[in-house]
Amino acid sequence: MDSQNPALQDVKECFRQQVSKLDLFEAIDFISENRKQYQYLSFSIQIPSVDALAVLEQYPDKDTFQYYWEKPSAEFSIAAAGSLARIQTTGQQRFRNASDLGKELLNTVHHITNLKHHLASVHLLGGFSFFDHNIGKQWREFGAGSFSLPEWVLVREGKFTVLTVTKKIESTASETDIYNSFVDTFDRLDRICDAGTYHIESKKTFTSEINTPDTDSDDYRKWVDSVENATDLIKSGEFKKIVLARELNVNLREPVSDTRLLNHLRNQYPDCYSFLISQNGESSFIGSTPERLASFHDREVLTEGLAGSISRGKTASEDAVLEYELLHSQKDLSEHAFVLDAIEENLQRFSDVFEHPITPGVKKLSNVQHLYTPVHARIKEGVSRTEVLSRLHPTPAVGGYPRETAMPYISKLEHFDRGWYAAPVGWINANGEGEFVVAIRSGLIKSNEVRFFAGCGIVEDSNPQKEWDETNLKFIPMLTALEHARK
Ligand SMILES: C=C(O[C@@H]1C=C(C(=O)O)C=C[C@H]1O)C(=O)O
Repeated sequence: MDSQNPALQDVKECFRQQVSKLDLFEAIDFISENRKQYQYLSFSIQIPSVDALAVLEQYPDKDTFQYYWEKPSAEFSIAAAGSLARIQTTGQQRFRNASDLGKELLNTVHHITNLKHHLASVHLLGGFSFFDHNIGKQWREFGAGSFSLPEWVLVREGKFTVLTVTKKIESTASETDIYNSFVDTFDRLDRICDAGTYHIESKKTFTSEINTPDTDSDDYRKWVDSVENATDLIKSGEFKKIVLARELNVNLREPVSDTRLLNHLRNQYPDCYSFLISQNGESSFIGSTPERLASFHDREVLTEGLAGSISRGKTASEDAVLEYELLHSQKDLSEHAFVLDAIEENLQRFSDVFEHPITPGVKKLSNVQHLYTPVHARIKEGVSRTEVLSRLHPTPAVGGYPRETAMPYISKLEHFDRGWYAAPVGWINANGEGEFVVAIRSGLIKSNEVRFFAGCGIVEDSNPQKEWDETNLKFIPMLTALEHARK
């Protein structure tokens, strides 16, 4: 295989240049000889830089699996579609089962590339629900744990873009048929990667009104009740912290475009991870979260404590005062300390390194600022990434402390189904890399029905009205994106 400058070529040409017919026939022969192990053939090639979100937006098959991930400040994005195989797990062992099934699945893929880039690999994309099971109607297609092997995945890091196409190889197909089907797919992708041919939908006027409940509403009364119940339980010693969340339901007159929402989110929140998962086009779970659950690179793990919140100031001085207040607020510092303690307790057995700055810093987003402590760990030999995820999730930033006593109260005190809200969403690849976020600042979009989620940590001296205001602050990113996403 020889690779030429991809900037000068289209996607189909890149494939022809980087994968010869001979390479492909050899790969097919290899699979035929090792039928027991291999079922899938996968190629990674370098292509000219494209905007991954535009590619997903232009992808015509909207009723298949779709996935998007971007952290603009890291110049990193992933777009993918089509599901060749899907791992689904549920129950207490769902993380471990996903790990076992994931490894099995990856072992059945024969992957070919001439690239040395770490992202030229086979990726599995998906996540888990917040709770072990009990997925309600709204979240049915998401399940309690779900990872897809996509038909194509485009990963862009800086100026380097890798396109990986995978196909199931039927024993009855001829070498030429298989070659042609790869050419067909690259041809289709060629069109959606060529901005010169893009179809741009015009924005229609949006007539729906978005009314958020005020303090005279039933929602507010229920919220006050829940927070008071929680603080009573904390005072009686049942647990020390619990995170309670709200669902904001918006019924629109017109359907709303998920990629438009996402485009706004990624532009407004470049330090956050913007994500989209749609299992079959029925509904999309999207969000722009500031919170990393864990990123993996070999045995190195980066996780973080993100808890304790205050609004942003309108002037530099007001902002500095608010930051100072946050850094000196005993209530917020204790909310934050629970998270770090729990991360340490949960990683202790699995990691021989646990390092973080002595005092929290502040992460500033455009609507809110949080106490933030990055944590570096190194997992012991043989510990799987999913094992680490299962230990970390849910941290007391979205669950409670102690976890075992606080968790059962979440569904008792909240009035909606969390589904995948505040749960681990992300990707892993066959090179031992992966990244998972905590899916907050998120919403579930189903045509013209939209549900947004926002929560906050409740400790002994929490005040229901202040916590209500904090959740309202956290709804702002999704509500503003909605304003901009009118189809
Ligand atoms: C639960 C949410 O946010 C979490 C709770 C925070 C807090 O209580 O201060 C801060 C950041 C997040 O860890 C949410 O945004 O829905």
